[in-house]
Amino acid sequence: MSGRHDKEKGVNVQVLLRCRPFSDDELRSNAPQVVTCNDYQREVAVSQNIAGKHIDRIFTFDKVFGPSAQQRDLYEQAVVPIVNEVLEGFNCTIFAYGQTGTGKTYTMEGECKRSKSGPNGELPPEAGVIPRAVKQIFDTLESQNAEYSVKVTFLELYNEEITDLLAPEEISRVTLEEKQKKQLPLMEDGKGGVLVRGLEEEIVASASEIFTLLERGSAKRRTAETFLNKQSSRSHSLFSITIHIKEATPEGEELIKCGKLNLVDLAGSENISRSGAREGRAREAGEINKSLLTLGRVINALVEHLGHIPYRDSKLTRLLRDSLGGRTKTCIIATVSPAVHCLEETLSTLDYAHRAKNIRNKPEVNQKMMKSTLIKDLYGEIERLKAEVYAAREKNGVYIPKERYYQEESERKAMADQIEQMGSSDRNPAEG
Ligand SMILES: Nc1ncnc2c1ncn2[C@@H]1O[C@H](COP(=O)(O)OP(=O)(O)OP(=O)(O)O)[C@@H](O)[C@H]1O
Repeated sequence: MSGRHDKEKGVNVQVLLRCRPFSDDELRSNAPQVVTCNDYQREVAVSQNIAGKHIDRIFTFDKVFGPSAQQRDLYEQAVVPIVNEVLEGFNCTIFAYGQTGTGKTYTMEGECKRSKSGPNGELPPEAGVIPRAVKQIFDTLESQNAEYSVKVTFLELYNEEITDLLAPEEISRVTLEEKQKKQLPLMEDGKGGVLVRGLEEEIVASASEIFTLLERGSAKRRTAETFLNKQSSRSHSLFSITIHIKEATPEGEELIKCGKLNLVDLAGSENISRSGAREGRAREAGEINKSLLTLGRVINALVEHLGHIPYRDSKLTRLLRDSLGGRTKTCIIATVSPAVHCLEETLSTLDYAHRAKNIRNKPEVNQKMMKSTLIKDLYGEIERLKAEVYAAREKNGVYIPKERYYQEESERKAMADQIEQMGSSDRNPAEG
């Protein structure tokens, strides 16, 4: 895979298809099977009866995982190379897209409770992409004896509002009404990207720490579900891991390599496939998922090479702009059910995923930073935050709300910790 080639010509978004096994309910009701996978040929066939005629539609993807494919198979064949690229300094994104109940969360998270891990830290067979990626990242960094730092964020996007799934407990125990106030604003970062103001960035030192955070974040998602009817199927979650690795040039100069992995569990796609026919009524009922609709429009605009790509129309597409036609390497895992009662949605998912194969991104490895420049940037940021906090305290500047004050204090502390970590590794190079 030549870097220069990728940069000039671009690479297509990789699209995988996964079909889950029949559920117990479907087995009990003897639901007829309409989807057949040929993993080897990378093909999926869908049988339809149209006007008494039996018709098979066949779709080809970059990879196909039929009902018998295990979590490990999907990970080893599709995700290991992506995580290796993140460790090489690329930004990569994996989206799970499909109808509710087809296995998006199973694929992305699976069963990843620490209590179920094996004695040597090995993961349970049902662990999904996120815990496996975390394990691969730490195993690789540790085996390379590298000096590194890893930080994660975990957010949920529901009704165009961003909630922090890693926010401290006091914040998560608030009432629903208060929860609505806790939404975090999305802002331009001045470098052509966006940032979520006040999003908790946790610095983590081991895979097990991330598992604890994941459990906390996912539990928060589930708790909210009991309050907000069917929230899980209508909300998107975005788990991001950023890795900084120290490298030394032959001249002894210290450089920092940076890679980022975004793992996205999208809302159930049934919200959009129905919307075409009854958009007006569905919008009134609040059923339309603006982010998911805009994602579809952005994909169409990219595939049809339209001049205007409507990234700015939703938070999801603003957050993930670089993953769609940008410098990030992107993979979409489309999930479907094998049963007849999902036929319409299955065809819609397959059409959508097939179209997305035509998106071309221009992946570029992130530029390595001199360690001294990074530290200088971090100090600059601390000074800026300090000045804001001081102005607020003295009431001679712009007023900032209490919440933001605490957020910024914690951001400042996280940065100071990061600098401290770098400093201590300098003083004692033997420590990893
Ligand atoms: N490949 C698979 N193998 C075994 N079980 C699976 C598989 N995919 C999904 N399941 C099971 O099917 C059920 C629904 O899956 P899941 O909750 O992941 O769907 P989803 O697409 O994330 O739904 P939603 O959009 O509502 O969040 C779960 O009980 C899950 O364990």
